[in-house]
Amino acid sequence: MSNKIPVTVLTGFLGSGKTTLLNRILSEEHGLRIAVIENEFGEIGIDQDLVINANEEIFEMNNGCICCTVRGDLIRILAELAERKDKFDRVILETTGMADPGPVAQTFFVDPSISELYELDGIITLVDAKHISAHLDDSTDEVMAQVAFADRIILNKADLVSKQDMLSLKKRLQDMNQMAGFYSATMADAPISELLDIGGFNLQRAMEMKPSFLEPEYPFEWGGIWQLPAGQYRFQLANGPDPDMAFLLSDVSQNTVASVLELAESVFVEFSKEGEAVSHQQTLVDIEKCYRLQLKGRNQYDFLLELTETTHIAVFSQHTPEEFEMLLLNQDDKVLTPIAEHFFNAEHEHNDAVTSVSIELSGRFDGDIINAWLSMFLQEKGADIYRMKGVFGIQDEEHRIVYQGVHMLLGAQFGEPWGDEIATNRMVFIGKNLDEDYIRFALEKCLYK
Ligand SMILES: Nc1nc2c(ncn2[C@@H]2O[C@H](COP(=O)(O)OP(=O)(O)OP(=O)(O)O)[C@@H](O)[C@H]2O)c(=O)[nH]1
Repeated sequence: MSNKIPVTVLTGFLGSGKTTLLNRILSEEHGLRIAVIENEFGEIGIDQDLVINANEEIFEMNNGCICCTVRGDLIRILAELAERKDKFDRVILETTGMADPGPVAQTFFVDPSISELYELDGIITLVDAKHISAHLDDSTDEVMAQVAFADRIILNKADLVSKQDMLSLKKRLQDMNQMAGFYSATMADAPISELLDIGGFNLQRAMEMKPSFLEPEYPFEWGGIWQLPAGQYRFQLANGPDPDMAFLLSDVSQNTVASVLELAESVFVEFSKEGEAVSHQQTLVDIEKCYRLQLKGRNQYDFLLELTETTHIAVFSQHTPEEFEMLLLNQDDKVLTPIAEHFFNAEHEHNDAVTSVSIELSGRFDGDIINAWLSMFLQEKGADIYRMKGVFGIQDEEHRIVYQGVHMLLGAQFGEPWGDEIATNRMVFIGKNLDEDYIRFALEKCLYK
């Protein structure tokens, strides 16, 4: 038997029941010590409050979607965890409902430092039997990938659909993935012994489905190298598809495409860090540091570079230079072309229409008013709201209120008491056409005066 640490990946569209399953696994008597990694789509971590067992170690990854920039974060967290490997027997990784599990699975095969220590035990996909059809009909790529890569598929929320509907859903999903084990469940009550120790993700099948499975994807689309004498330079950019673009400079010994490719592996972990925001006319001082170029409010932006000696400088940018009309100019305003460049495989795209709004407000809500507003908001916007969740306080109630919504279904329960803590309300909304200013304004009006 291998002595690698088994990792189970929980995936499934927003609100399908991943945290419910995680809680079941953590609360069951199985004697296993489990480390949990959470990746959330919203900026503020709510899931940590929804996971019940505080004895487990919970690592959160909130910076983005696990399938792109966060791959570096995942590698870092797994490496950190490995240093404490005497404290746990296995890892469960809950991905955001928006993630394609392919690149997550890939991490366990392509990154040598990870594949030495960990093995992917299996991918478990939770399916919200009531709502998935709409997402399959939209052909949401992430949902397709979640079903296609799964080793186990749990058709959850059996209580909300008829037996007949459940059967036809199962048939439909079996057409997409015949190898997975299927379970029909309510509150994710599938047999845990059949979910853990599956004994290995099926790499061969993944390769058959996606021949490029082992080709790494990167959080940058372009890398280029210039050979520059000492002097002053500026990167000039125009507006493009993103008002905030990740950008990194690196030193390189040779000016070939091969060295761009080699560097890519070492700098991509850096790309997963938050990065320092820099604006028009600021100087990029540090090498091997992720900057976030601020590209809004003007027509043209300059980012300065000063070199004291001749340098081969490599640049990695989140988007291609064409998208931002990016140029590198010297102090005589002469445009310099790179000696070598490479366009990276950043093929997967997100459904940009889906965004998240995270709100933090201190104080307590008026119970009646917040209740009425949440119901009204869901009535009006339910079709566009894939997910809402939050933890908040209401006047005259000593316990936290933990609420959850999936499309038009809304539920709430009591959480831990606030004690001496001042209540901070944290709420996340995920969906289409969300107006952050309006939501914030409305929630402020619900505070108890
Ligand atoms: N009726 C019903 N509700 C369920 C079932 N399973 C989970 N839920 C509820 O559905 C909501 C979402 O469940 P979660 O376990 O938080 O879903 P999730 O996949 O972790 O959600 P995200 O992390 O936001 O993507 C919660 O309110 C659950 O209580 C079920 O079988 N039936």
